[in-house]
Amino acid sequence: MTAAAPVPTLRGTGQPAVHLKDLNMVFRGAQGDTVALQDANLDIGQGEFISLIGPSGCGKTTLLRLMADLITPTGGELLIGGRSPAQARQERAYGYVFQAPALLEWRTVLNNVLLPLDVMAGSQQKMSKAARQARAHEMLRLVGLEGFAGRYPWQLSGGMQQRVSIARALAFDPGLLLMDEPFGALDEITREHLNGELLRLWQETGKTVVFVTHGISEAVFLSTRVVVMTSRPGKIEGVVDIDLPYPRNVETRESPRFFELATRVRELLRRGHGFDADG
Ligand SMILES: Nc1ncnc2c1ncn2[C@@H]1O[C@H](COP(=O)(O)OP(=O)(O)OP(=O)(O)O)[C@@H](O)[C@H]1O
Repeated sequence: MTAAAPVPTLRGTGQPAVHLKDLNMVFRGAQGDTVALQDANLDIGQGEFISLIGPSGCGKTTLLRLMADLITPTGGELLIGGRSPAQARQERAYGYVFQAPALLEWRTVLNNVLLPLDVMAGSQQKMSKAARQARAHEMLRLVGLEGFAGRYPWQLSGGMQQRVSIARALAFDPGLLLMDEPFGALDEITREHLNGELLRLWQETGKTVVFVTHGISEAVFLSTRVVVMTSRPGKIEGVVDIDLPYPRNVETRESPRFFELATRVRELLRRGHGFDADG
């Protein structure tokens, strides 16, 4: 990979891509309340790649769902590019990639990527059929699947299916990509390959990415900053700046600096777990 190194923070000007101030999310239930997120503070610059890492139940998906306006915070402030999450959703300011690819088996790869654009075609924001097709092909090119437009999801590997769902999330050319453990179900080699592809795509497009993962290596390799979270209650324990140079590749993963940064993330995770001594 020889793409030019991006400026890792605040590529754009103006508002942060995401702004959290004392953000809280409490789920009320018959068995009692769950504090999924407590007093979270974070600003994500335009064009950053942020990973959220932490133990199961620490609120990673909750934070992503709040950003996507799928749930409403119980307290604090959350802005997406200076707008409310509801407004950002209306303007299709973000794309969301789920843990499972969630593709429609009876539609071809191209038609899966076209789906959100076809849905929009019925609204006021009209886009001609030719323009929609061109956009979908362009997104498939971005994820390296231009030769697979006519295939069906069941004819593709898990990694390829996940790439199709990334292409679909990019269909509206959103500035922000929210990704919830997109490679969690894949084997290590495929995941490392897709990490490289995602980094290339990020460099090529300049999007802001918020990426949920359980993988320390994955988080360090991909990110400009890693946000370490802890559970009960869900909180941001610390943020690690990742100053690894670009392009990042196989050697990056073997460098002493990579090891140091991974150790720093691991230490924060252990602190959050209360495993300070010898874990
Ligand atoms: N809709 C909901 N109703 C009630 N509780 C919820 C709801 N969604 C999440 N929770 C609770 O909020 C907490 C945070 O959940 P969340 O899914 O955000 O964690 P996570 O860090 O993404 O976990 P994982 O790594 O296992 O996906 C958990 O205790 C969970 O049980």
